[in-house]
Amino acid sequence: MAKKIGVTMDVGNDGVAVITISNPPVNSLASPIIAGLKEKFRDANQRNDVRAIVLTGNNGRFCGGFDINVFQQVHKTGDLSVMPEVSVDLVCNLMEDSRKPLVAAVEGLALGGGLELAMACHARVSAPKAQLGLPELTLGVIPGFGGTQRLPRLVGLAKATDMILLSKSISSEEGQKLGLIDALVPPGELLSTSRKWALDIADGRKPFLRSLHRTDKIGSLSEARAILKNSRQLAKKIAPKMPQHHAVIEVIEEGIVHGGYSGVLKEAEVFRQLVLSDTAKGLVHVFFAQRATSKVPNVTDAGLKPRPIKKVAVIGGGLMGSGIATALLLSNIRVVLKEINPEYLMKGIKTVEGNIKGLVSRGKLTQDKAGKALSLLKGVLDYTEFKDVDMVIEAVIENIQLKQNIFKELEKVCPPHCILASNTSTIDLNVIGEKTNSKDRIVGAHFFSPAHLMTLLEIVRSENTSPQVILDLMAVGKAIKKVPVVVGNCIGFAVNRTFFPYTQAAHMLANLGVDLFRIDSVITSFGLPLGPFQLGDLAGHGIGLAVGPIYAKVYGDRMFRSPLTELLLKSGRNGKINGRGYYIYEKGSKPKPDPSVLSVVEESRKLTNIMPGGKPISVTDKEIVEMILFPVVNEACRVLDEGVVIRASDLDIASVLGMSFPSYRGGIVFWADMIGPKYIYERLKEMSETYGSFFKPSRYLEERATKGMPLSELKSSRSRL
Ligand SMILES: CCCCC/C=C/C(=O)SCCNC(=O)CCNC(=O)[C@H](O)C(C)(C)COP(=O)(O)OP(=O)(O)OC[C@H]1O[C@@H](n2cnc3c(N)ncnc32)[C@H](O)[C@@H]1OP(=O)(O)O
Repeated sequence: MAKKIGVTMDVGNDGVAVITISNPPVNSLASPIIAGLKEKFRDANQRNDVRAIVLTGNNGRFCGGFDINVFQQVHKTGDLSVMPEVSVDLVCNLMEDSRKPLVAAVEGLALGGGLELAMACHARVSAPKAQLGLPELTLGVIPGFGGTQRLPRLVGLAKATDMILLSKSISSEEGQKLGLIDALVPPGELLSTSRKWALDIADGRKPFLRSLHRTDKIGSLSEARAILKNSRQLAKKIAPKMPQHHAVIEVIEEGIVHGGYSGVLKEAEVFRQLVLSDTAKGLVHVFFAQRATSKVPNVTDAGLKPRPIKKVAVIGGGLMGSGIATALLLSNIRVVLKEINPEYLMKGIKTVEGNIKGLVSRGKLTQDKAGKALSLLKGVLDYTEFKDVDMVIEAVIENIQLKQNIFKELEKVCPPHCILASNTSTIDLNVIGEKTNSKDRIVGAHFFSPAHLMTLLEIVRSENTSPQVILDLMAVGKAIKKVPVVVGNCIGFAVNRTFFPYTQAAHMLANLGVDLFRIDSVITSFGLPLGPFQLGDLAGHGIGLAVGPIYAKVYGDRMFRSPLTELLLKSGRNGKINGRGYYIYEKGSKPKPDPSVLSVVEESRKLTNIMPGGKPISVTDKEIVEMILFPVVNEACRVLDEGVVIRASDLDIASVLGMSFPSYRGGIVFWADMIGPKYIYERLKEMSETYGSFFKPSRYLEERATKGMPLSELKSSRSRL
């Protein structure tokens, strides 16, 4: 059935016109909705039988904001004319300056343009637990319906800048305390109370308040300037590279200094500049990329329903196992944590307790919820408890034989419906399940460390994994607040495979004579939180050494064999885990570059002997970025070519959530397409001629570069999914 889109107006016998937005699922403000609102407000203002107006949204949701699809359309075409004129024409003239009182009846959510419309009303009545916020900065733009001016006037400047800069939403309960919401009523009374409120204003029993004209919550100019100074510091700290965070403060200040209307005009001007920025393009892409991951062909469209998963066994209480157990417990799923001896088990349980205590001490979890979560954990040393588990997640070390034996055992001790998942980051699932007859229920559940904090869950499907098992794991992933991305089976899967050249390229550069601390600093300036060397320290160099041969077996033709990791370990540097790697790690202080590691690097350089003429190469920062990240793009091309992901945007979201690739660059493939496949191809070709086959452009990249096609445009013939 086609969804019903439009704006309706019903005028009651009491003289109240109820204007309702209908655009499922979130009543977003698409162009026909904005046109409809203009028409209905004009009509209501002109009709003699209308004394007051109530604005509301259909199906229990007020409004999720401006239609983000329009931003994407602007990004594709560069045509700003599709952006409607709203902030003055509709919001100021037809709504706020209307002579007839206007009340917003809010339920469910009022976000972005939705909250901005509500703030232009003369009062706001809300149902409990509605979500209120201005999240526009997460899309690379600023509020554009006057929100930068009205929110400070309703909740005070400090709270408003906090909400806007952090894109933090609040509940209607908090909104009432702050003065954003005038009355909180049960959903069943929302419309009747709003109608009455509007009539009370019309009859002078309640004040006729226009938010933009208010000054009572702004304070003096010097107080406002002090708050804005703090906001600038906050913006610099949380978003040094985001233009919208800095621009929004200028816009707010304009309104403080020259009045709200002047602020509204500046807001519209700045909005139009920002909407075309690369940051907005990247962030809007990420918004839709994330949502696209929930659509998996032949799984989510197969008419299946997820089965309930109430009890999960986690095998292995190390860092990953205890992190996974923590994530499950926090979502009220019973967990059996299995270890091989009491000492390891105790360590695992203590790690879970530490994870949960950490959340309490950071104010992210109440003591009550922490107690409830821990009460759902049971530590075990044998398989007795496995007889009624719905899912097992194996999280032991990356040892093929060990995993094969565990899965063989699991097949005997678990019920037939039980999902058998492995948290392997590298090993082929077919190999893991080789000794079983349960290949249809074997699946990869690849969490990223720390598993209770990182949001990506790579769901790895072999050609035998059943759609039902994929669907169940997707549902569990969502229940534990992860973003599940379904990928195909290969060594390293989508994320680790795409990024294996990241460390290798860094090693090559260091062996070519480039300072490793400079490499890390250039990469963090690009926007990744950690450079490749610090990331290696964090993961632990033992892991690097263990998985190296697994990669070498299949991708050996394009690997740079560096002795650096082995030399590091030989010199007692395991990474953060033992306080020493490329950096020195001391409790309570930031990692410090360790100058003494340079002798290890020198030794490696002697062994590889790749510096041209024995002299360090000279490279610019831009060249460092290209030499480290273009090989990653090259491998991403192979991942796309082999159909390891369903769509290119899945690899974007996986790179953002799994590798912390900067979201404002839209993910690895989106970033590459912004640069252009032709340029990347030509640069890699030059690099391969100078430094060898590690940089050799892939067939897919070459084809895209030659044909002038974006990397994101897939031909689905070779899909593994
Ligand atoms: C001159 C122009 C000035 C413009 C000034 C105003 C700017 C804005 O208002 S920008 C938009 C601000 N709003 C937001 O950022 C909200 C974004 N949406 C969300 O945070 C969430 O979707 C949610 C909290 C509203 C609902 O969450 P949930 O129930 O988990 O559902 P989904 O996230 O899966 O979304 C369902 C469905 O709806 C689509 N969608 C959501 N919001 C919008 C939107 N604002 N515009 C267009 N489409 C939206 C979302 O893409 C999903 O679609 P499908 O994947 O096709 O199901």
